Amino acid sequence: MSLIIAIDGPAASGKGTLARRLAVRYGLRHLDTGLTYRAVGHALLADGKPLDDEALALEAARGIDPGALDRTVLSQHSVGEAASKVAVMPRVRQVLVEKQRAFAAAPPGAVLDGRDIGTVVCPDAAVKLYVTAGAEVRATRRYREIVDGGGTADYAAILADIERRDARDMGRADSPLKPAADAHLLDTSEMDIEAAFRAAKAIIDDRIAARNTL
Ligand SMILES: Nc1ncnc2c1ncn2[C@@H]1O[C@H](COP(=O)(O)OP(=O)(O)OP(=O)(O)O)[C@@H](O)[C@H]1O
Ligand SMILES: Nc1ccn([C@@H]2O[C@H](COP(=O)(O)O)[C@@H](O)[C@H]2O)c(=O)n1
Repeated sequence: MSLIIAIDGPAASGKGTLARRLAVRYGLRHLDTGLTYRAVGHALLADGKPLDDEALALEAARGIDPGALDRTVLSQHSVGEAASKVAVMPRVRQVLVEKQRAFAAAPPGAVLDGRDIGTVVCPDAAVKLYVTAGAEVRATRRYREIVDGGGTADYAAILADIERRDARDMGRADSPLKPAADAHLLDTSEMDIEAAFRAAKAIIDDRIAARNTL
């Protein structure tokens, strides 16, 4: 039976880290849906196009292949900001959601992480996790990620970016970031990566066991 695990949460909450590990653990494919929005923002930036033109963003969205996204290029800070701007556009979301659903539907199933997976993309997912942590904790993790990778970072600017993106993602009219009614909340503020993985795995194993007894 195909298994779909939906993971949502705000920026830098650790949902991607968890999603990658869970995909390996359960032998599933993984899609970081944020990369699809980033790819649209990046295409516009690369062509010097405005980020507020829905027709241009829609054209870029139609050309996105979820199976061929370059994380290294797309993970740049400026691309994340651009992504959250095009992500407010309903027609862009519609095109990307269809591609994400097609990815999720292929056997043996998949782990998808993003902002609207449990609420919109895969409302029938077998397991839904909403991963969160305090804004300062998330900013510190992002800061460490950049500095440990040899880069330079400004903690205050990272925190401001996280708060701005939270507000845009939670406040937009179409598919705002929020936990699905049947999502399991996982606040990792006081957990390291290993503890968060163990907590997520316990939730998923429980759900799988319950499904198998039906
Ligand atoms: N529980 C944790 N404890 C400490 N650090 C963590 C934890 N989870 C993730 N991290 C680290 O925090 C940073 C952000 O994690 P990650 O990229 O998984 O977040 P994300 O929610 O996918 O972010 P985004 O939405 O911006 O893509 C990474 O450097 C990751 O290694
Ligand atoms: N399902 C999703 C995933 C992402 N977004 C938007 O893209 C931005 C970048 O996402 P990251 O996970 O790579 O940080 C994010 O801020 C959202 O605006 C989305 O709307 N829906």
